[in-house]
Amino acid sequence: MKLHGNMSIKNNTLYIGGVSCVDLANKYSTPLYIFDENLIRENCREYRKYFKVDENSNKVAYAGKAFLTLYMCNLIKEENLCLDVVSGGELYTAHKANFPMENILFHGNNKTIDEIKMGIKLGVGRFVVDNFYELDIIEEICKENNKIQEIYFRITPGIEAHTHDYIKTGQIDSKFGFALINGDLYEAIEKLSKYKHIKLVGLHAHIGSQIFDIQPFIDEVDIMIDLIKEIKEKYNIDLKEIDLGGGIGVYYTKEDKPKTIKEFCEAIINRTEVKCKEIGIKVPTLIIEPGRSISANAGSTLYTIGSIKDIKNVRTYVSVDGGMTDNIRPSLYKAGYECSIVNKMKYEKVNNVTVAGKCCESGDILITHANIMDIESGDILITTSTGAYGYSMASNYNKIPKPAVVMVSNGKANLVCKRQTYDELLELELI
Ligand SMILES: Cc1ncc(COP(=O)(O)O)c(C=O)c1O
Ligand SMILES: N[C@@H](CCCC[NH3+])C(=O)O
Repeated sequence: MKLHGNMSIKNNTLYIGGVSCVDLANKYSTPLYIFDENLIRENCREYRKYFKVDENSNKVAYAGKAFLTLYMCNLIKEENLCLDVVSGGELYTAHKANFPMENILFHGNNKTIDEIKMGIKLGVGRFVVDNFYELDIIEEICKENNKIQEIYFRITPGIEAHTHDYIKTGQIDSKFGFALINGDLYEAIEKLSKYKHIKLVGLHAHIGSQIFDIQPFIDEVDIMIDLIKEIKEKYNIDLKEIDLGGGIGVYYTKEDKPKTIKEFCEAIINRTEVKCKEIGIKVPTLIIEPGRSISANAGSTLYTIGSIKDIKNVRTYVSVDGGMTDNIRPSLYKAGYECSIVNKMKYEKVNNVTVAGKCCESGDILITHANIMDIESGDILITTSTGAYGYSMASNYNKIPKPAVVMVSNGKANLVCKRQTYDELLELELI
């Protein structure tokens, strides 16, 4: 298992941020999400530095869908990043955390009327408009409230990124954005003159997630810059902002060979400068929306091992007290993870086992082939790199309560989300 960020081993025990994982499991129980706060902050700072936020006024918007809580909003605010939200719930979380609304980008392919009202009322900086329906509603609500809303158009650039089918978004056949191929984007721009309360300031695209190759991002830059020039020439509209979305891949297992934040940012910035020079336009303000690459490696999940079932010559199932309810990614995408036993970090006898969750689904398998040490019931197992799309995609299937979340740093643990109780599970139910 790779040690990420501020992980270390002392007396055969795994520590994160200077805190013993055994102590965390004892104090907060399991399943438990642990976030290495300093690693999140470090990632934010790398993005600010290499994406030239101060130097070029570029912007980095953390994609809240990866992992968003009040504490996380606050941390993102302290690190001076913008925030990408995709629902009324995420927007409400940001609002409750006093996140500056002008630094919010509001996404979504089917924002409801209530969500749009809420965004306009709260004063979000940019709506990333996905379709004609949304455009009409924004105009109507802004008119009623006598407001002008700045927007980007989300476009579908027709780029095939090499990643899981479910997390590709840039290809032509996509539910997201205005297609380039059928002329929808041009039609939307032509209609702008009838929208007196909407100001188009930029374009947005997002080509997918967990992408290792830089080339699709370079292609995206080229398409967006060409479009900016074309829109200026055809419609005399000056678009000064280009939002390239998120998508940079991270390490989950040995097969993953991610680029660093520095390599990724430099490649995008360099290509933008070269391309703008080539076609003779001013370099626009660039925006990116990283989610996974900020939070994934900073998060881990602790479980307690319960039953161990050895089916001779077939497989050993090691079951833990969580599973697809706290991390659906293995079941949904066949995503791979690494694991270890936090109280036995130096044992040599390795067993090949399958780590299973506790849900009533055969597909609730967290790791199909895990190499872990002398396992016994009661041991504490950690899966690493669960910080993105883990807690945020958690469910209450089988009426399993959501786990607690702690942030650790400099030898201290800070509970940021309490464990859900059985009574809370029933809170919305009526007899
Ligand atoms: C519009 C948009 N921006 C940003 C992201 C964040 O992507 P990632 O977590 O891969 O960086 C996503 C999710 O894929 C997205 O849909
Ligand atoms: N939830 C996905 C990523 C979706 C990205 C959102 N557009 C994952 O776990 O990888």
